[in-house]
Order: sequence, then C-alpha cells, then structure tokens
Amino acid sequence: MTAIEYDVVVIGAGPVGENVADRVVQGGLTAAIVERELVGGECSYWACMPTKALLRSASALRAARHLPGAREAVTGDLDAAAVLARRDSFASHWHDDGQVSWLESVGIALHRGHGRITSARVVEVTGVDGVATTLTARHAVVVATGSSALLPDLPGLRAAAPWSSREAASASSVPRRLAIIGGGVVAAEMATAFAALGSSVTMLARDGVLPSAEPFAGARVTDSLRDAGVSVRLGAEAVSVKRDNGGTVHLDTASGERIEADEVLVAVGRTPNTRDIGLDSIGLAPGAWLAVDDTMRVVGGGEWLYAAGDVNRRALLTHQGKYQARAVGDVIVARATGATVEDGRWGRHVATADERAVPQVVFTDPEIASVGLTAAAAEAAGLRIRVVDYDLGRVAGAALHADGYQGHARMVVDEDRKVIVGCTLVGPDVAELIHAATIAIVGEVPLDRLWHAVPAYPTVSEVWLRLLETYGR
Ligand SMILES: Cc1cc2nc3c(=O)[nH]c(=O)nc-3n(C[C@H](O)[C@H](O)[C@H](O)COP(=O)(O)OP(=O)(O)OC[C@H]3O[C@@H](n4cnc5c(N)ncnc54)[C@H](O)[C@@H]3O)c2cc1C
Ligand SMILES: NC(=O)c1ccc[n+]([C@@H]2O[C@H](COP(=O)([O-])OP(=O)(O)OC[C@H]3O[C@@H](n4cnc5c(N)ncnc54)[C@H](O)[C@@H]3O)[C@@H](O)[C@H]2O)c1
Repeated sequence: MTAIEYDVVVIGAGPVGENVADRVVQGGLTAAIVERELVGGECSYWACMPTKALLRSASALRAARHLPGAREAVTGDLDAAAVLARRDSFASHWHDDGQVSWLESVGIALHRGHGRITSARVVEVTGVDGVATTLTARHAVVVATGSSALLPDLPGLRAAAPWSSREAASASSVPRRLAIIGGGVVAAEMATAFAALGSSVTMLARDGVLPSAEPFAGARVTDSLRDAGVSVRLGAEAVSVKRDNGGTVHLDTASGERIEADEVLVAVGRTPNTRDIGLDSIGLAPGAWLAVDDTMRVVGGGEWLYAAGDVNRRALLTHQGKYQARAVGDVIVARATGATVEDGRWGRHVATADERAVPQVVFTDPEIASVGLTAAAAEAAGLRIRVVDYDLGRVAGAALHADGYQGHARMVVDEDRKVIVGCTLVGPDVAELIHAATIAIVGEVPLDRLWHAVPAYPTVSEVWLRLLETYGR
C-alpha cells in the first residue's frame, strides 16, 4: 500500500470538489482529489448539462413558432436524433479527459478510486484494480461526494429496471411511452423534454407539479405540459410496478388505475452519497446527510472535516455548491495559514446566501426562475410580508419577445425592512432575468433605492418598474 501526504484531500470530483481543490491550490496549499467515476461529477454527465441540452432545441423551436415571419421559416419537426447527438457532445461523450487535463493544469493531484475515511485526516482510496492508496491530509478532508437518485420502496420497482435521472439524461433513444413517478424539478423538466422529443408521457405527480415553487408556477407548467400532450395525474400515487416479459412496464396507482409504458422514470428526490465513505470510523452515521456549520465544517466531525455541495443538503444546485466550495477552499487556507477567518454574516468564509438567497431556474415551458423565499416560505419564517404580482405579458418587451407572451412575476417584500426577500418569474426565456433579483436580495437593496435602478426600454426587465409601481411609492 502506498501512502502520500497532501495539505487537503477532497473526496469527490464533481463541480463542488473541483472548485474546493482549485481554491485550496490557488491559496498556496497542495490538494488531492479522489474520484470513483468521471471527473466532473453528476452535473457534467448526467444532470445539468445533458438535461439542458435535451431541452434547449425544443425551446428554440417553440420561440420561433411564436413569431410571425420566423414561424413560416420553420417547416419541419424537432430532429430527435440531432438533439441526442448535441446532448452527447455536451456530456463530452461521457469521457472526462478535458476535466482531467484541467486538474493537471492547475496542479491538483487526481487519485482514481473509491475514497473512504479510515481515521482522522486519513483517506484510503481503492482503485478498480483493488489496489489501495492511503492519503493523509495535513489540514483538512472535504467530503464532496454529492447525491444519488432516491429509489422509493415500491413493490416491483427495482425488478422493473426503472430509469433514474441518469438514464433519462443519457438516453440513447426516445421511448414511445414514458411514465414518470414524481412531480418535482427532474420530473417536470424530463416530461417537457421527452414530450417534445416525441414520447407519450404520463406523469404521476403525487404531491403536485413543482410543489415547492409559488403555486402559480406549478399551475402554469401543468397547463403547458397538458397542452403538449402530457397526461399529468395530480395526486396520483404509484403503488406497484411490474415489467412484463415483452418489456412493457405496468404501474398500478392507489386509485386503481393501470398505466402502461416502455420506460418508467423515478424522480422523487435524492439520497446522500455517504453510505460507504467511512463515516462510522469517525463516529458519524453512514448514509446520512452531513450537517455543517456556516464554514461547511461537519458538525461532530472534528475541526479537519468539511462537507460541501449536495452532500450537506443546504441547496442541491451546482452554482450554490460551487459557492460553498469557494468559501470552504478559502477558509481552509485561512485556517492553515493563520489568517483571519471572516465567518460573520456575508463574510468571505461563509455561505450566507444559502439561507435565503438561492436562485434556481427550472427549464420547463414556461421557464420558472426564482430566488429567495416564496410567499408561503416567508410567512412560515415569521416575516411580515406583502406580495406583489404582475402580469409579465403586459410588459412591452415581453409582447415584442413573442406573440401571445404569457408570464407572471411575483416579488415578496419584507414589510419591516422594505426589502425584497423573494422573487419568482414565470414565462418564456425568463432564466436570464433572475440575477437582478438575486442582487437585490443579497444586497438587501431598499425598495426606495430600487426605483433608481431603471430598466431599459423595451426589455422584459421593465417588469421591475411595474412591480415597484404596483407596490407604490
Ligand atoms: C437531472 C438533474 C438535473 C440537474 N440540473 C441542474 C441544473 O440545471 N442546475 C443546477 O444548478 N443543478 C442541477 N442539478 C443538481 C446538480 O447536478 C447537483 O447539485 C450537483 O451535481 C452537485 O455537485 P456535487 O459536486 O456536490 O456532487 P456530484 O455532482 O454528485 O459529484 C460528486 C462526485 O463524487 C464522486 N464520489 C462519490 N462518492 C465517492 C467516493 N466514495 N469516492 C470517490 N468519489 C466519490 C461521484 O462519482 C461524483 O463524481 C441537477 C440534478 C439532476 C439530478
Ligand atoms: N434546473 C435545476 O435547477 C434542476 C433540475 C433538476 C434537478 N435539480 C436538483 O436536483 C434535485 C433533485 O430533483 P428531484 O426532482 O429528484 O427532487 P425534488 O425534491 O425537486 O422533487 C421530488 C418530488 O417527488 C415527490 N415525491 C417524493 N416521494 C415521492 C413518492 N414516493 N412518490 C411520488 N412522489 C414523491 C416530492 O413531493 C417532490 O415533489 C432537486 O433538489 C434540484 O435542486 C435542479
């Protein structure tokens, strides 16, 4: 067995692990990263990138079809094979050479294999050949092992070889009939994608469509999925699944319905990749999400152990995990070099935005772009709020953007502080608009000052002026 020492050892080379290691090296320390699959993680090969590539062409086609002049130039249907081929290139054909070259270029050592903590600051890496290497961290071990699709304990489900988000994101052909269990983000995006690619989609949305978003967002996505031919069964719960010898999947629901499909996608949330990373060797529970303090130090894990990204459950999003990674990398360097740790609210070494300023775009039709708290979440947090709604289609820039533009904007105002604490935009191409709201929330910009942030005419951003006018001066 080989033994090697680094300043920092990161387990997991997803977007978060890569960014932790990068910050550590930029700070002058040495770093090793351990990866058992592909460098780049879920996001690059089975999540963000391939799924957005699956969605983008249909979105561009819809946009053209909403514009006289452009509409007439569109003479054919979506080319599913071309979409899948473009998706393949965005998933780098499931090869990580590019990301490995980047690791080399910035001086991060890569150890391929399964990483397990064996004692304080020690990580054992078992390669595919079974050979073990021991890595010792002088300063810190960072767990960035991410999460995997959760498979509910449903009779017959495992034997039916269901799709998880991985199989959906990397599908090499389009199933004629696709059943989806779940109504969250993965379910809504994949229903949108596969309906556009030609599947006949049935969605069993037990808890509704996008239930944690503002209610109008889920309602609009439900309507549009139905318009696209998706059978959205609100409240429907699968109770058993069976794949017959001919390959057809049969799903029975609690209300006695039977649904047939060629594939079934299960999209009911995530489970942390902590089952087999040696947590028991340091007195922590295997299989649990890792609770962390604001500098991402694992609660009960010793001062050398950090967890960032999906695995700490603060926000299961790439951009938010990378934000944590910047804080973690920098705080490890600060603690190692004796520099001042800035761990106050909004300090350099904490991820304060995770609390109430997390942006997310759901790439459905229409897109849902949100940041901060929904009205319901703000009320649950005890804030005295005022909700301001505006019909996005009435903004001149939106009318120009597409004929019959339909959308909705909501801002949630904290009445005691007169600042925005939440914003949700629903409509075609709203994804790029949300960052203005993120800045307003993180900057805690008073509404009085926002009146001086004048949106250009005629852009969709003019909705900001309309929301302020609706609120009143
Ligand atoms: C279908 C889908 C679509 C998504 N779309 C978006 C999106 O559009 N935008 C967005 O912001 N987020 C999106 N997400 C969420 C995003 O993918 C995750 O938040 C992100 O990948 C988390 O990054 P991470 O580095 O924490 O974990 P991961 O990306 O899961 O990476 C963890 C890495 O650790 C490795 N690993 C695990 N255990 C070990 C071990 N013991 N030893 C060695 N290596 C190990 C894994 O192989 C993996 O490479 C999506 C998720 C899904 C499922
Ligand atoms: N565009 C994006 O930003 C994007 C896209 C995809 C995924 N993601 C991330 O990936 C994570 C995982 O997505 P997801 O859709 O799997 O999870 P999710 O938490 O968004 O949705 C899961 C849904 O399944 C429902 N559910 C739970 N158990 C169920 C059961 N037994 N039967 C039926 N329904 C059940 C829940 O009520 C919930 O609505 C999300 O947290 C999200 O942050 C982000």
